[in-house]
Parts: sequence; structure tokens; C-alpha cells
Amino acid sequence: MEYGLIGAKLGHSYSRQIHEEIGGYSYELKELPTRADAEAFLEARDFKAVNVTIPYKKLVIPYCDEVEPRAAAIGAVNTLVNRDGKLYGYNTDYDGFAYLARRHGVRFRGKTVLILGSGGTRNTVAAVCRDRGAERVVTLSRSGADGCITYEQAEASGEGQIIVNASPAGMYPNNGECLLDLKKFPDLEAVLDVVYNPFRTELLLRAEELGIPAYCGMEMLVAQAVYASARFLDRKVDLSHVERIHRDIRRQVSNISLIGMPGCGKSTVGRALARALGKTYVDLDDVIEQVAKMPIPDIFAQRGEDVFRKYEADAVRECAKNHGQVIACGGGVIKTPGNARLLRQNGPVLWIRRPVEKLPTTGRPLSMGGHSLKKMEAERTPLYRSGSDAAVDNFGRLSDTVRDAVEAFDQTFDPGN
Ligand SMILES: Nc1ncnc2c1ncn2[C@@H]1O[C@H](COP(=O)(O)OP(=O)(O)O)[C@@H](O)[C@H]1O
Ligand SMILES: O=C(O)C1=C[C@@H](OP(=O)(O)O)[C@@H](O)[C@H](O)C1
Ligand SMILES: [Mg+2]
Repeated sequence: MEYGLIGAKLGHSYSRQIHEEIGGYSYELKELPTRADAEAFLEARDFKAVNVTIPYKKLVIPYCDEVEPRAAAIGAVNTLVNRDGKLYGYNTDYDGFAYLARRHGVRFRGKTVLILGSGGTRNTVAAVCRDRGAERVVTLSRSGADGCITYEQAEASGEGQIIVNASPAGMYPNNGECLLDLKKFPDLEAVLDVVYNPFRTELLLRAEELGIPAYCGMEMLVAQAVYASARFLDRKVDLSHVERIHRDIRRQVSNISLIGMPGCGKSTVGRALARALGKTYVDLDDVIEQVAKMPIPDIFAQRGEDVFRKYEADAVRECAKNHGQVIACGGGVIKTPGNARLLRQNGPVLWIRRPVEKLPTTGRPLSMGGHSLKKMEAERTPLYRSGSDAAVDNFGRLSDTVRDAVEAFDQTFDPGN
């Protein structure tokens, strides 16, 4: 192997795509399940340069002939370069996190920073905060041991201007997990999360809902790879790659969820939009019918709307965890509080609008009779508005709606989103 990534369990990794795009070399994902496997790999030195991930960032240090002082101080090496048989260790996670903060104007100077989690990434984040002049860096952990404070203690003190999650809380498949009530921190200015799956963890969703700028770890991931690639090839760092590759990955793996009145065209637009963007099409109504093993009108007739809404909420929870999908929802999805924010975890929610006169009044249990549709529209409009990132009109040709939906989707990648 020439270039690649080593770690105990790699699963899906974006690193290959990022490195191959920047460096033009092929990048192999090499799983080394046991410590003995990792040691054998390091002893053989049969590679040009590798990135190192969990749980070997510390293990590789004694194998290095030289470790940059910053990586030594952090106690973790994520980039290992073999130059004429000598191993050089670097920590580009540091650079990646520094990039993420700088890119969004998050300044640590004079601030109290709360770092969530006492694992490996904590040291990297703490080093960046200290080097950038943070006044206090406080680590939160569940136990509060080893110089940390507990989440409850942090909430009770209410101090902290910047919060950084360096723990796996809220990471797939534990979407929705969050240990901190952000309302307890009146001086909060920014929240950063090293997690990038989902794009918006529960922590980031909560921050956004309080109007606090919130940034996910995807740019950190891309930036650390760009810095690593420069080490691999002894080239200058070219940060112009970061934004483009970040955008490409987001565009590729984001979901797009469609909401709107029953019959407004969510399923029709959704299928065409998925085709246009190469995404997987998921119709929540179909998912519900499969799970309930009966058609939707039968669920309503035999078990009632409340039971239907429970099936619907479960379908939202599961589907919203996955990536690269266009999700056509049922019209009433916004009636259950929390569904819209679940959908927003991995991409924008678009509100498809169509004049009420054009909406079908048959085949849908709640759409019978034109008058009730007008009333329903009046009730639901505020929910569609608050539950969506953008509105797309489906008044004319389907192809026009799809074009406008793609444009609305692309606009969600503008800086700050
Ligand atoms: N732009 C459009 N032009 C013509 N017919 C449309 C358009 N959008 C939707 N329709 C029609 O409206 C009906 C309802 O669409 P559908 O996609 O099932 O809506 P929803 O999934 O929102 O309930 C379908 O018969 C569909 O063909
Ligand atoms: O608006 C609603 O409450 C509903 C809309 C339907 O989906 P469509 O919007 O795709 O018709 C379906 O989920 C169910 O009949 C309930
Ligand atoms: Mg539909």
C-alpha cells in the first residue's frame, strides 16, 4: 500500500474520495482490527504515507522517528509519512479544527470554552483553543473525573461562550442524543461539533433553534485531509480545495425532504428530483404502508389518525438518519412536533406549493371535499413555513419545479448554512 487510512474499524469513510480528488493518488482503506495487526503494519513500514484513526493515534507515536512538537503535546498522530524509511508523525486534526473555527469567524481569544467529551479529540480541540488565546478551557464528561466537570455542573454554572462537542454523543446511529441544555448558557456565541454524521447533531439543532451559530465537523474532516495530503506529497497546503470538496460531498450525501399539502406534487416532484440529482427516492407513505402492512386509507379507517401519525413519526426517525435521499413526506408530517427537525438533520426541507384548486380531492382520507382542503391549508401553512428551509412553487411544468428545487437545494450550501 502506498497511501491510505489505518484504523480498527473503518466502515464508510469519505477520506478516499477527498484524498483522491486532491492528491491524484489512490488511497486505500486498511482495516487493522487488532493492536497486533497495527503493530505489524507499523513495523513493516511498507507504505508511503497514511492517516491514522481510532484507536491507533497514540499507538503510532513510538514508531515515529520524529513527531512534530504539536502532535507530541496533544499525544496523537493522525498523519504518518515515510521518508526514506524514516517515519514522521503529524497531527492535522489540529489544523482541521482550527480551519473550521477560522472559516466561520469563531474566535477563542479571551473566551471560556466548554469541550464536551474526554476522549482523544478533546486534546486536539483544547490545544487549538489554548493556542488561540482562550481564557479558560473546561472539559465536560459524564463522570466528571480527571479534572473534568459534569454536564450538570456546567449547566449550574451557566458559564461558557463557545461549546465544542468532541464526544461521540449524537453521532449515527445514536442520532438525537445530546447531554446539554443550551438554554442554561446565556452568553453562548457559537457551537461547533466534530461529528459530521448527521450533519446537524441534536446539539447543533438546539443551537440553531436558539439562534446561535452552529457548525458541523465536515469542514474539519475535509481540511485535515487537505493538510495531510500536503504532508504526504511535501507540497504547500492549498486550502482552496476545502470549500469545493466540502460542497461536493454535501451535495452528494445530503437528503432533500419535501413537505406540503396532500396532492401538491411531493411524490411526483420527488421522483423526478431524485433522478436529476442521482439520489435515492423514498416515499414515506410507502414506508408506512410496508411497516403497517396495509394501505394508508385502511390505517385511517381501522386504526385512526393517531396510530397513523405514530407510524409516520417512526418512519421519519429511521429514514432521516440515512443519506443521499429525496424523501417525499405525507402532507400531515408537520402535524407531529419534532418531525421537521428530524428531517433537517441531514439536509434541507423544501415546501412544495400548489394552488389549492389544483389539489386532488380523492384517494386521500383527509382531502375529501374542496372546502375542507382550504381549511386544512390555512391550518397547516404556518407549520409548512416554519418546518421548511425554502419554498418551491409547483404551479406549472414539472421540469420547472425540479429546476427550482435543485436551485433551492444548492442555495442551502451558501456560506453560513
Ligand atoms: N407540475 C405538475 N403538473 C401536472 N400535474 C402534477 C404536477 N405536480 C403534481 N401533479 C399531479 O398531482 C397529483 C398529486 O401528486 P402527488 O405527487 O401524488 O402529490 P403528493 O405526493 O404531494 O400528495 C398527481 O396526479 C400528479 O401527477
Ligand atoms: O395530509 C395528510 O395528512 C396526509 C397526506 C397523505 O400523503 P400525501 O401528502 O402524499 O397525499 C398521507 O400521508 C395521508 O393520507 C395523510
Ligand atoms: Mg405523496
